Amino acid sequence: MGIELAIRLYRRRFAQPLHTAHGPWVWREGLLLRLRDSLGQVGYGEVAPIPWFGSESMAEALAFCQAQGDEWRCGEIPAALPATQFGLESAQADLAGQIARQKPAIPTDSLANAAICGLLPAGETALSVAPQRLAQGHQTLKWKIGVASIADEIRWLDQLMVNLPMNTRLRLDANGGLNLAQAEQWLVACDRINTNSQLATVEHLEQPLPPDQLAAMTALGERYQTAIALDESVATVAQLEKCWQQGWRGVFVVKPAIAGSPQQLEAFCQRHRPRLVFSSAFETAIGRRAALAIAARCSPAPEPALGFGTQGWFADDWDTLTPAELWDRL
Ligand SMILES: O=C(O)CCC(=O)C1=CC=C[C@@H](O)[C@@H]1C(=O)O
Ligand SMILES: [Mg+2]
Repeated sequence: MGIELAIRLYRRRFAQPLHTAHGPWVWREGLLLRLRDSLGQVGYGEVAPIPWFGSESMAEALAFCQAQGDEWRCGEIPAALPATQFGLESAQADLAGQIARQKPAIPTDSLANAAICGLLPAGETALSVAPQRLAQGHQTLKWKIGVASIADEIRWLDQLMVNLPMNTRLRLDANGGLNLAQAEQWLVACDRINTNSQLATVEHLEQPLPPDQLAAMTALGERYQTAIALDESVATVAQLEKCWQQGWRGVFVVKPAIAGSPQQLEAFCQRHRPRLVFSSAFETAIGRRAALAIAARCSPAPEPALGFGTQGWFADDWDTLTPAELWDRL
């Protein structure tokens, strides 16, 4: 036997449905992988698809992993399975001890949350949750928009900004749910805030339009001061490269867990040195550890806050477990 492959499915419920322009997200499903060599050494990986972002489905990932039988022969993983590429390549890296040796992307001291973006719930609730995130030490916050009416959300934005310390940075994420007129309304509001020296900063407007409107987003980037970030448009390494080749030089939000091969992702980052923000795919501690290892190697300095403020969003205690404990829990 070469390298033994074991698979465990998981399904975890969000403590509150995560509301985005894609709709409510209630259950997070994924696969945990364990590779074990002839010496009994193990490596863990996670396959955490987000099909509506353009990754493969859970069924496609499971079918590929099950087709390997109980042995991983380090074969070719189709590029159409980016979450599976991440999961298996991360497990191989973990088995080789590469992840444990990686310097952490997040400080391990009390200042950790200053390096992490705190996630706010969509809607007016963000106004009451923001002070809690600030009290936890977050200095960058992220708020999902394109869920309620634009009039309400821009009014809540103004109420939010007047109560944020001036050194706070706010990310707005539309998940591709705006039309061009709405995106311009948002950018006018963001520029109005960002030219007011008495207010905190809107760091970027994330994926204002659907992925097929790159030219329109590029044009918006030339007309407004507030940065625009692509997320759904650049979900995989292939899409990152394509948008770079098509001239995008704004912010690239990278979710390593669904981007594909970590080696190819790192090659893209080293080759182009793009303006990157690393973001969670709401993976478990196993995928998070591998994703943060990539962020530690690729983040530009000074690095923008890591979009990994996703712990505590689930109705379970898994985020307190080590990879081995999590594996045994399933
Ligand atoms: O980026 C972050 O700060 C947290 C992760 C996050 O916002 C997301 C993760 C996965 C899917 C989406 O709901 C959302 C996003 O669009 O960025
Ligand atoms: Mg996003």
